[in-house]
Amino acid sequence: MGISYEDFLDREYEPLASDLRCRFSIEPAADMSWADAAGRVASESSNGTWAELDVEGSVTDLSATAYEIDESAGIVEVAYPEALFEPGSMPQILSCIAGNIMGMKAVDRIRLLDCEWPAAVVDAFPGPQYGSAVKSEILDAGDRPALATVPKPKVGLSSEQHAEVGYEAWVGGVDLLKDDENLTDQSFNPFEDRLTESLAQRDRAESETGERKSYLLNVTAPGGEMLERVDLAAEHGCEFVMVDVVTTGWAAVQQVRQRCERHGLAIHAHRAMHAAFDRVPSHGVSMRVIAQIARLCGVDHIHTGTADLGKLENEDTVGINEWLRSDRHGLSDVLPVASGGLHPGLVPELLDRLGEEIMIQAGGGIHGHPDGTRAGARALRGAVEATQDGRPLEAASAEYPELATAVDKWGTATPR
Ligand SMILES: O=C(O)[C@H](O)COP(=O)(O)O
Ligand SMILES: [Mg+2]
Repeated sequence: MGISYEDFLDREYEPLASDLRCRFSIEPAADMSWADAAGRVASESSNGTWAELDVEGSVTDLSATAYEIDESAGIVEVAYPEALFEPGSMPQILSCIAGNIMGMKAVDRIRLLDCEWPAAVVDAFPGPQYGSAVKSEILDAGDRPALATVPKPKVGLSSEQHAEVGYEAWVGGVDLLKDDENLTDQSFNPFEDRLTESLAQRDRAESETGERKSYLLNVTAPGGEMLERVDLAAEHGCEFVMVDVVTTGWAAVQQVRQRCERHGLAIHAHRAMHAAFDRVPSHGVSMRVIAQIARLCGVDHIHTGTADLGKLENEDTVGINEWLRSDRHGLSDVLPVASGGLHPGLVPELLDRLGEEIMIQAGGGIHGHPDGTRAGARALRGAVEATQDGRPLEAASAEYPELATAVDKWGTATPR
């Protein structure tokens, strides 16, 4: 029996509940009809190719089906049989739905916009250990946003300086100290020195404030080394680790998730490099899908943007956050992290747009405070308290003069 890419198109097909359904935007190549382009997408991402093939047996049971084409919207929907996928392997799934098709000439542009994950696929993944429960199970954030800061300059401080900044921020009112995405194990700030110094300052800040404080230690590293760093974090008493999930890759994230299960460690996902393929609206993989992948692989929090209030371009932060909280075959939820260019003056608008079930991360918006890190942390904490009490920021300036100073300096402006 011969199959060609036309066999991967069936507008009458009704997807099965067990199918993985993917929504793509495409721009067919000039010499390709929409039908042919849709067939090629389904073919190349499952088990076909450009040439006609002579096949025997049930190999077509693994073929994807392009079942909907909306030319005016530029949308193609493709259904994938669950048997195509290796259970629990995110790399293999992405090699199907976001692999060769991203570069094939049959389309000028293609973007994976959204996935509808069936239980058959989801059940093979662990999902998050804690999710938003970190706020009450590990921290004392309760019903307010969890607050985090990352020392700035992002790299260059010594381990001692890094830990001292952490102490100032913790006693100023943040819950979490975070390593920056490119701080790992460099000569000026060795991993284990930073770990021990920061935890010592954490213990000091906890005893002074009476609040639980924690540290998002960046364990990003080549394979086995990263797992050793997870073990070290656990040995020293960390409650979290941080991973740059895009630069390490999803197989590595899955390994870290397995290791963190053993230690009861929560995972903070930084998404550095995501914009390499989700910023251009007509091509790549959407941040929505990246967030879905991260939830299945089992991160507890992930950066999803600031609803355009910060320094970084964002796509649909509100919609992505809603998905991360939605019920997906029993998966734990994920706590969205708003970060990038935030400062106390932006808190009212940020909470109005994203709600309070988030983590707010501010680096420059704390350490750039005219009166230093501790004042910056107090200003952020005061801005959250005032906003949750329904008071304007000015009304909190008596209790939090540091907040008034921050608002004088930055107002409610969105930085570039
Ligand atoms: O890693 C991050 O989230 C950013 O470095 C935040 O830094 P900023 O608050 O100074 O933009
Ligand atoms: Mg950063």
